[in-house]
Parts: sequence; structure tokens; C-alpha cells
Amino acid sequence: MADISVAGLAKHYDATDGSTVIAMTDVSLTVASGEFVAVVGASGCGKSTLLRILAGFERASAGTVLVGGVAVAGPSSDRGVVFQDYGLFPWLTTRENVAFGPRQRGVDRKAAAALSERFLHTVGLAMVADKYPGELSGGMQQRVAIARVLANNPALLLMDEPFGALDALTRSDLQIELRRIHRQTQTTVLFVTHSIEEAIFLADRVVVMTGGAAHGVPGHIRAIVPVHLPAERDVNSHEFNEIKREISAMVHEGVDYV
Ligand SMILES: Nc1ncnc2c1ncn2[C@@H]1O[C@H](COP(=O)(O)OP(=O)(O)OP(=O)(O)O)[C@@H](O)[C@H]1O
Repeated sequence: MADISVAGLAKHYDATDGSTVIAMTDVSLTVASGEFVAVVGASGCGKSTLLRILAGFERASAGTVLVGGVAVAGPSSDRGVVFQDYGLFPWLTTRENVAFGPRQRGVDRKAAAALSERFLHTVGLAMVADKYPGELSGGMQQRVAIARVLANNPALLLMDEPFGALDALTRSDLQIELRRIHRQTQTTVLFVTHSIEEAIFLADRVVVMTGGAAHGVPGHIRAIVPVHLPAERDVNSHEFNEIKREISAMVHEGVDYV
């Protein structure tokens, strides 16, 4: 488990025409150890950029980014990342995919196999351990991707639209599963999604980002909304829909539709 502390974060890109794109400015956010925080916002507001900087895939142009009190200087297995495309190795079995990270970190074969077994169990896939990714459904592959990251015992789980490519039923199953896994592991989670409903269903707090280069204002945090709902969440409840309306209004203000 690790806390996140982001202060005064800005990110500029050099565009191909020689101009500078200011993707985001003045993003400050603290996430407590073990907390589940979702990030929502219209396309281009900087959600993925924030996640990539926390993952260490990109460097901030300004500001400080601390995970567990340590400045992020590059990728680390301590910060597990799950993307929309599962990114599994097609030539390895499910079991080998999950054991891969621990083996890379020097864990011996037997202990890595035990870790693989354990986390495939966690995501309910022990029965397909010897199958290859190509033999699994999209939902199963995403479960393997989550097991693979958990096998590294990350202090922080960074998820970028992980369920975006899945059908509605599988997506809902995986949301329930992720909440269960989070309760079990207490790993800090930062979860980027386009779905306001998914964010409210999963998170303790929802970070609402607005702006973005396409809107003439750099991406920034508009609000951080606490989700005071019971652990078992009912997407049809009045309280759930009140929060959804509030966040939806913030996401859509300032967005021009053509
Ligand atoms: N490598 C890059 N070079 C130039 N501009 C970039 C680059 N990566 C991102 N941007 C710009 O930075 C801004 C933020 O992009 P980002 O991908 O973080 O947005 P997002 O909120 O995740 O969008 P989406 O919801 O569509 O995935 C956008 O305006 C984008 O065009």
C-alpha cells in the first residue's frame, strides 16, 4: 500500500508543428494508502497523462509526484498498470503470464508458480491456468491481466479504462470482482474511466477533470467528489443517481458538442 501526493503538476507536449500543447496545469491530488480513487472527465482532459506520469512512463513538465513518499523517476513493478488492451504474452500460458513478473524479479520458479496459482484463484481463473490468452474471452484475459499485476504485490494499482473493451455484463461482473479484490488486498487504486457510473460504483472518491487542449484551457481538476454510499452499491438508488447527476453536470459544462 502506498499513498499518492501530486502537487502543482503540469504537462506540456511539443506538437509536430513546433507549438507547445499544454495538456494539464496545476493538478494537485492526495490519495491515502488503501483508498480507491476514480478519475473521470471528457476526452482530452488529461486523465491518461496523469496516470502515465504516476506510472513513470512520462515525466511531468512541472510539479512533484510522490508515491509512498518517494519521487516517481520511472516505471516500477511496485506500481502495477492495467490498460484497456490486456497486454498478455500470447506465447505464454495463463499460469506463465502471471508468474512472469515474479520470475523477472528473481522469485524462484516454485514460489512464482505458487504466486501465480494464488492470484489466478483470486480472479476466479484457476481452471484455465494452462490455456493460452488466445483461448480466453476478453473478460477472462482482463482478469489474467489483473492477476498478473497483483502477483507483483504492487503498492499502487493504476488502471486506465481497463473494462472499456468489455460487454456490459462482463464489465459489471469485473467491477464487482475488483471491489472484492480491493477489499481483500487494500491496495491503493487510481482508476481512469469514461463512465461516471463505473467511477461511482467503484470509488471512495471521484476526481472530475475538465478542460484539455481541444477546449482552449489546459486540463485541470474541477472537483473531487466523495462517494458516501454503502459498500454494496445500488446503481438504481436515488443517492447513487444524485451523485451521478452532480458529476455529469461538471463533466459536461464547458464541453462544446458539434
Ligand atoms: N504524445 C503527445 N503529444 C502531444 N500531445 C499529446 C500527447 N499525449 C497526449 N497529448 C495531448 O494531451 C491532452 C491530454 O491527453 P490524455 O490522453 O491524457 O487525455 P484523456 O483525458 O486521457 O483522453 P481520453 O479520454 O480521450 O483518453 C490531449 O489534448 C492530447 O491531445
